[in-house]
Amino acid sequence: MACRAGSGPERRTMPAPEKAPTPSDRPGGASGGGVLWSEIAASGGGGGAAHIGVVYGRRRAQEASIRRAVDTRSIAAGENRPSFAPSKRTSWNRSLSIRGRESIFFVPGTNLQPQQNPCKALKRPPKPGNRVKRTGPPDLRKEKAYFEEVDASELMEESPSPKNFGTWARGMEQNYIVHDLSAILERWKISKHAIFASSKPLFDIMETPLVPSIHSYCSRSNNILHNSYRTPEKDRGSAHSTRRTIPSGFTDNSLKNIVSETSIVTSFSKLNTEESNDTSIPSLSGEAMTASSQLLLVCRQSAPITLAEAFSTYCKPENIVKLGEGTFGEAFRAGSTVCKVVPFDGTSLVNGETQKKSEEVLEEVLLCLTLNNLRSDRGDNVKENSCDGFIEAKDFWVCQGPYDPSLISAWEDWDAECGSENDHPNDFSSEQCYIVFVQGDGGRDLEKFALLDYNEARSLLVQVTASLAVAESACEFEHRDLHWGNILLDRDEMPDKNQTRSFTIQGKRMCTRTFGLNISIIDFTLSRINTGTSLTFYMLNPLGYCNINGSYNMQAETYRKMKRITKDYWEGSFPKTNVVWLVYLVDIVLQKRYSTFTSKDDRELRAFKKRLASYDSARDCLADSFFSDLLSDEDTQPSSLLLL
Ligand SMILES: Nc1ncnc2c1ncn2[C@@H]1O[C@H](COP(=O)(O)OP(=O)(O)OP(=O)(O)O)[C@@H](O)[C@H]1O
Repeated sequence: MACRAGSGPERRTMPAPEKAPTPSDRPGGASGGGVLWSEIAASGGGGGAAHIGVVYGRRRAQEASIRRAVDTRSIAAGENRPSFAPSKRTSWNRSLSIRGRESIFFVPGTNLQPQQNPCKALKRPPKPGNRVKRTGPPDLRKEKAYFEEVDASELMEESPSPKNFGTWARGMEQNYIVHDLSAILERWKISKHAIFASSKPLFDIMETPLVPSIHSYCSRSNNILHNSYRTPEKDRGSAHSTRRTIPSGFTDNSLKNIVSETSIVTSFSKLNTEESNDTSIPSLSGEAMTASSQLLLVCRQSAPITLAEAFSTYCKPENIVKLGEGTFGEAFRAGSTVCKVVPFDGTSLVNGETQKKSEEVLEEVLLCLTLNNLRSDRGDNVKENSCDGFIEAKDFWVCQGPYDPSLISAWEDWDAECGSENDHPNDFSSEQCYIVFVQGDGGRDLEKFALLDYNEARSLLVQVTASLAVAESACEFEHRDLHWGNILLDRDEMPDKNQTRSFTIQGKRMCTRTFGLNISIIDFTLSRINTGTSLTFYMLNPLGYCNINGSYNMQAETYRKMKRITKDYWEGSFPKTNVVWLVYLVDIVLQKRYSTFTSKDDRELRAFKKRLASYDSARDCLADSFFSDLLSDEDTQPSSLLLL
């Protein structure tokens, strides 16, 4: 039975303006074109939004100041989604401009598999018959007891008194950080329930979009405190005070008390107290605070730290190098890690986009942790499903303050060399919050990576397919945004044609030939995942696409296909969305026209692409004959038959 904290997709349709941005070009072939969302809907996308909006338009340096002025005006005018300024990015190696990550939690005993496919008859998900209906606040005593028990043990694990504050000793020893994902999810679930229970019948909650009041975020950025930052340690010594964050709230169901009693979120507590006096946002003002405090909990911090403090964990400031950029984040190499810095919760536009909310960030963190659990190097028992094809999440930091000069300098170096399409980070205020995703270094993204030969192309395809197939099996994973900026490749120094990479799918241990190439999938902003107790997905109701040159565009076509497949029921399980991204990937490989490809290679790829159209999941694709000599089971026998 689904206890919904989310909403039907059509409720999230955004009204938007009607004009397209000025076309502009961007080198890079496939990612150089686009279409308006209205065109997508008109072309059979099904159930599309009637409104369209402008999202991308290349920012030129000289335009930036004008745009900033426009942005400032629109914010001052109270518009919090002014994504309609004519100057935005055009790059198609970016995510769509969209808003609305959702999570839905299920009560124990819910049978989640398979997800009901509503497309046969419905635009909206059916209402499960066994859904709990209540007219009063739910009894959360059980959850409270559970929480106290889990939290007590979890914090012991997550927050041991480190011998060496300010370093990452514990993480390095184990080579990874242990998170009790189920406890985190449970806590998030409880807080969502608690927030709504304080003001709304549960039945309403299930029927009501979980959209925190925009006002809460507006007022928030004005009110974030200038609390004194702590040292970069994860302040485990004081973590016990966080123990009561959620449970204390249950004693009297008062979110206000949760906040004021809790010392964990000094920078957010004032905000919330002030918000709680704002009668215009009585019931939802706690949502942002709760997400923020939970984000800190997951990051094992008692308060945000500065970006400089976070980065100092990995390298000296002068050694920070910018690696790449996306709509939401800037990626920097710091020591052996890559740190992606994503601003959130502020009111200023970043790169033409409304900033992510702490709730969205928290759910993305949970998604990363879920995928991390698939990794074979987690040190636990043999798993039913495992693979290393998703980027390793090493840590997360909540930061606050202006962009650090060392990052600005790295940003400017990259800009001089590559030409950034993002806003200059000087624009951030001293109150800006950021989440830093600390990840393994996955190498270069496919857009910038030159495959050497056909074997490398096959290696790329089989690894991506296998990773998607494993995650599909483990947690109904759909990436939903697997463009060439989101696949990283790393070539071994001494490539060996016999190199392999292991994975396990539904208990079957297998390996792929890599030809010395290792892929990592990144950026789960739009991804859908079902952990068994929660469903996290993104409402893919984009405000629009940029029409760069009006021509066919593989990436835009892929979003169109997803829209047709899901019929805007984005919470549903549609593993075919993974297949359409594989088709896109084959197109990219074909389009790159590597000089070493023979016409036979081309023919094989085209035939494979045709067959892909008939598959319903990445797992189906893995059984295709294209991969038969690239896959083997443990005994190194050709394994495609085993999968069929
Ligand atoms: N772990 C990593 N290792 C190496 N490079 C990375 C890593 N993470 C990100 N990058 C680089 O930074 C770029 C942007 O990262 P990412 O796609 O995660 O940002 P984003 O803001 O979420 O992008 P999008 O616009 O697709 O939403 C990538 O295309 C890649 O070049």
